[in-house]
Amino acid sequence: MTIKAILTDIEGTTTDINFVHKVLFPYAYDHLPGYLRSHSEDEVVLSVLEDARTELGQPDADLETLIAAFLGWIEQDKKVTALKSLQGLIWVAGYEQQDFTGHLYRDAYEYLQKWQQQGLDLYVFSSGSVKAQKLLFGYSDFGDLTPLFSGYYDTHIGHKREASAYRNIAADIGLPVAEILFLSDISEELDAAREAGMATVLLAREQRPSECSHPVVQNFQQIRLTERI
Ligand SMILES: CSCCC(=O)C(=O)COP(=O)(O)O
Ligand SMILES: [Mg+2]
Repeated sequence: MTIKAILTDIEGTTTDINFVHKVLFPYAYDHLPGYLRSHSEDEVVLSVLEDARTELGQPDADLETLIAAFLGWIEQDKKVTALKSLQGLIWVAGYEQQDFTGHLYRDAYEYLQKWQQQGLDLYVFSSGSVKAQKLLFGYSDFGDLTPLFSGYYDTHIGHKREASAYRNIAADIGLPVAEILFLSDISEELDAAREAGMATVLLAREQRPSECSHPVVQNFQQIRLTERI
């Protein structure tokens, strides 16, 4: 089956895990209480706070309770959709004030451009919100890379370890699922994508796994699109 589109994860795939965990998450943790206290009446924040109350099962949770919950979810790296939406809102200032730029491995930068020039459509699927994804690529180490991408998906379409998310993405893209190649550093995510019928490649940027049922590469340069089964 010929690959017509590439769906890529971010953390650990296009982007160093350390940028997410040592730059983005601490920034969100430090700024979250002040941001919520000063934006608690903003419509978009009100919606996020309601989603957090639903996640907690506490419809009457007050702002300080929610702040504590959000901080706890960051500490546990919980992929709660409400947290991911809030982080995206908080990171806007950090990118716009140039406190940081979005990390990309050079091979990811070079091969995403090459694949687009070859006529492949590029998409992103991350637990990070679509807003956070567009910020990272929009304010990347290599400038604004958002023109590379045809679409972005976060956990509103489904969670990354559920095959239904990948079926939903393929339907939204409008391609046969087997013509989409999913790139990730997490084998459980690749298992779900393969169950849905996608082609898969595992990015092992640090240590190659002792065993893996998916093709394993260390960088984007090692990905061979034409040898796909
Ligand atoms: C889009 S940058 C922030 C990424 C993020 O918040 C996150 O949790 C990444 O998780 P993933 O499942 O995409 O590895
Ligand atoms: Mg990842």
